[in-house]
Amino acid sequence: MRAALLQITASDDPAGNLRMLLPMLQEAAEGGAELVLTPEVTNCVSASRTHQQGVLRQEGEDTTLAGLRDAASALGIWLLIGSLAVKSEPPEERFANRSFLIDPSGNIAARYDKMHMFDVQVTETETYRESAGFAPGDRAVTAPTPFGMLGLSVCYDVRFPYLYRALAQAGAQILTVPAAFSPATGPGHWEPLLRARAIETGSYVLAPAQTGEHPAQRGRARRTYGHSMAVSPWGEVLVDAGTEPGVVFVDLDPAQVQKARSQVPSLEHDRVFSGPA
Ligand SMILES: O=C(O)CNC(=O)[C@H](CS)NC(=O)CCC(=O)C(=O)O
Repeated sequence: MRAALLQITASDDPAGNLRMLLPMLQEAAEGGAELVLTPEVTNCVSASRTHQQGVLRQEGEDTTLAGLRDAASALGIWLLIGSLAVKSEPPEERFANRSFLIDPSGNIAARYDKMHMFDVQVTETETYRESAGFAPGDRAVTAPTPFGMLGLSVCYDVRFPYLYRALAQAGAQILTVPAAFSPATGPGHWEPLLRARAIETGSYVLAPAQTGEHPAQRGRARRTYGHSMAVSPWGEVLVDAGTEPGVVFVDLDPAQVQKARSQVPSLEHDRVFSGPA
């Protein structure tokens, strides 16, 4: 099975981002990808709540979701929209950071709301308060596909290993980690975190990422780390997209999941313990 990761530099203009994505989806499908993945906040990268309030919609009215569903069915591909920022159901006033799995008929096969909020001061000048704008989810999600079971996650989730252990123990073989990773943490943490999640679960990890300097009409411009990555169940980096936007391909073999897990069956070796108190 061939997958494609779309590495993009999304702006804060959802319509422009959709126009940029459609030819990339076409390129991915023409290159033989049966599963295509986009990064976190595919529809809008913005640091301005006022701007987001103006351009973002609930999922039923989200034009990026509608356009990408049409594209998935026109191209006959499975599409993991890493996430869309969408308005929540009232009375929740914050957005949801929601991942969607679209099937080749354009139906929504699964949704997952990012659970861990990036409330972190990464450097003296760079602070993120994701929970001010986004309401966290509270439900882990797996989804069957013809290529195996997906386990969904988003970005900062990657730092919480028990989530991935739960996904793998529930049957997930391919873990998705769409991201908009910070340039401060990316160089030291991105690759080792992804490889660790792959090794400790014996799963493929597919991590499409935002990259570069994101143009913004309102609010300050944001930068992201890039390096969309696919990791094998043995922990090898199969592809690293560097920092330029584009489409990268990776071939997956479900038998590799079985092989890694039978060589090191650590997923079955959990112990129940007391303490440390
Ligand atoms: O705010 C948005 O538009 C969408 N959300 C994001 O970009 C989020 C929260 S700011 N980014 C991360 O989770 C980066 C995590 C990270 O960089 C790390 O774990 O080191």
